[in-house]
Amino acid sequence: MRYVDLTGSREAAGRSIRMSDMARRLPQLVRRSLALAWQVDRRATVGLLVCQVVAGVMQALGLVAIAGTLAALLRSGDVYHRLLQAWPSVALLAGAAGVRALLGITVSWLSSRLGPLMSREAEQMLLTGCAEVELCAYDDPDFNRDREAADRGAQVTGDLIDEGQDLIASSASFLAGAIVLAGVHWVLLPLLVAASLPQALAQVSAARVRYLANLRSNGDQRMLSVLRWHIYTKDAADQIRAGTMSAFLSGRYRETVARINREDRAAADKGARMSLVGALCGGLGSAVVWAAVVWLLATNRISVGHAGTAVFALQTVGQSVRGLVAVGARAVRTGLYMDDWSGFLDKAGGFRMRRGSRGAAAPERIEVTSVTHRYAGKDGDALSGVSLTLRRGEVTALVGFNGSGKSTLSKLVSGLYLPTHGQVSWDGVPTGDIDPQALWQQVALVPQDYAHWPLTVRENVNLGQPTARGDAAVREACMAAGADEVVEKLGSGLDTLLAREWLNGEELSGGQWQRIALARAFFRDAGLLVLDEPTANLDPRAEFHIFERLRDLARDRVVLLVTHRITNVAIADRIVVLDEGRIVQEGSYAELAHRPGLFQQLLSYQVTSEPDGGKNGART
Ligand SMILES: Nc1ncnc2c1ncn2[C@@H]1O[C@H](COP(=O)(O)OP(=O)(O)OP(=O)(O)O)[C@@H](O)[C@H]1O
Repeated sequence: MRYVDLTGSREAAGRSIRMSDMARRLPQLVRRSLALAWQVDRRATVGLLVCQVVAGVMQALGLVAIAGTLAALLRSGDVYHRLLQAWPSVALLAGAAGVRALLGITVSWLSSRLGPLMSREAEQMLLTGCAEVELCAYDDPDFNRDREAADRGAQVTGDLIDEGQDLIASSASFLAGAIVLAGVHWVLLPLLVAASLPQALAQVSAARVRYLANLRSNGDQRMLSVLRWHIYTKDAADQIRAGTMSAFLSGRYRETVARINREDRAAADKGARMSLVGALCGGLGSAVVWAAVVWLLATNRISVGHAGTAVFALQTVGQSVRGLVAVGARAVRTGLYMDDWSGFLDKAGGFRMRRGSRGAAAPERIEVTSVTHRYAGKDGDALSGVSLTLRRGEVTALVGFNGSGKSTLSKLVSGLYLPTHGQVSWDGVPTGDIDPQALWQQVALVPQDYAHWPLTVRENVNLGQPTARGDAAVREACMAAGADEVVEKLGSGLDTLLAREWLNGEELSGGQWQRIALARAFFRDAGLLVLDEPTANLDPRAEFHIFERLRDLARDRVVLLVTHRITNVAIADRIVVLDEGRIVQEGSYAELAHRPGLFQQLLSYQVTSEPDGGKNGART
């Protein structure tokens, strides 16, 4: 079994990247890294640039000083006189080296400040980007793959500052050396660049091989992080132990790691082979350059002093070319990851919300008209031809077997999904035309799997959006959901952190968490209340109070209730029975209970499965 991306389109795209594309990208990458650096810390960015320019100048001065020193030492005359003439150049050489050393320290200080800031900023931008996508994006494997690649890109963004700096430093030192070398004899420069080309090609190709290997194991990497989450965290810790799953999970982890390692090893081997060939060609090229120096000297085209300068300049330029090639290849690889990041941000993985801008007030009527909905990558429809009207002041219940489409319909009604065909409209306005933030201001949702936010009780209830009434409103909502009893027992009341993993954090039981989730919905001053299995974890007393409260809430709201507890739906004004994505029955509890059909069937299962025949739960 292998966790692969479905389409492989990204790998195909990665494969098609050529050396020329990469060369074109380099300046763009430097520009992008500078723009991000500018955004997070302008002073450090300017400081870095200034340091690099000054370091380049120092490098050139150093080489000029070497040339001066050699020229003075190699002149005729007595040693004392020659030393006297050489000392200003020696002093310049020492001064330039000292300043460069100081600048190096400053550069690494500023880079270490900027790098992490840039990565965090990139991560933050990714988080914002993800919050702007349609919910259906998460059902699309391509989106999840692209988001994963973008996440990797965000993490390596910080590296780009170091790589950018190294690139600038190597370029500055190359430029300084090249100017001096060209001064000695122009032929040396093109020879040196030509000699360095095979190495450059090999390094960049090796970087691309490593990037492609990483893309290939993208699906496996994603599965590793999911497995890690399940193995490390508390969520499934009890089930791993009770189900004696640890050996199985570790084995699956090891197998997945082994596959990634195989890919990495193959890429490393291929990369090393490429580098070896590049190095051999580079060695031959260097021999040609040195031979050229000897030839120039032998044919009196350059003096001994010039030849000495050429030796130093060649070393400097050779070193900087090697640096340029190595860091350039690294930067190209980082750039490919960053491309994933910025490409994802540009189009939010292709799922950026593009809805209308119309406002939304608490709805009077929500109309579902001939709605068909199909999830991405699915062969069948989750809902087909569903039409239904929900009204303010009414509780509508959705019932049906597992997978019949209840949750899907509730998400369409709340505008979380837009229908594939047909229309959901709030007071005549299609949900796709309404500004999503305005629409969701009017939605209070308790989904089946509600979030256990590692936040305080207060934040868990008000979702970080306090009202002018402050804690009084939070306490009221808690009371309505029966969560007040929970809060009373907590050490710090509303300030208690609901996460045991942290100091002074507390853990709640399943039912206590559900009360908090209900308090969230009751706190929200929203015109649509959607409750998906809201009492699955509640004890009978708490459940009774919730349903009692529901009638009050429905007075000025549209209420949609999804439940399997058939006896509870008696409180609903209208019951809609779904089967395989279609509405098969609609009516009041009394009507449906006496009409042959799916509802009666569901009711019979429930009544016979409850010890008291369901009498206690039923409120007719
Ligand atoms: N995110 C999703 N991506 C793909 N298919 C989905 C997704 N969510 C639901 N489905 C499919 O849509 C169909 C309807 O699912 P839905 O969750 O709406 O059913 P339900 O009636 O709420 O089920 P349950 O009673 O088990 O909660 C099912 O076949 C399910 O497999």
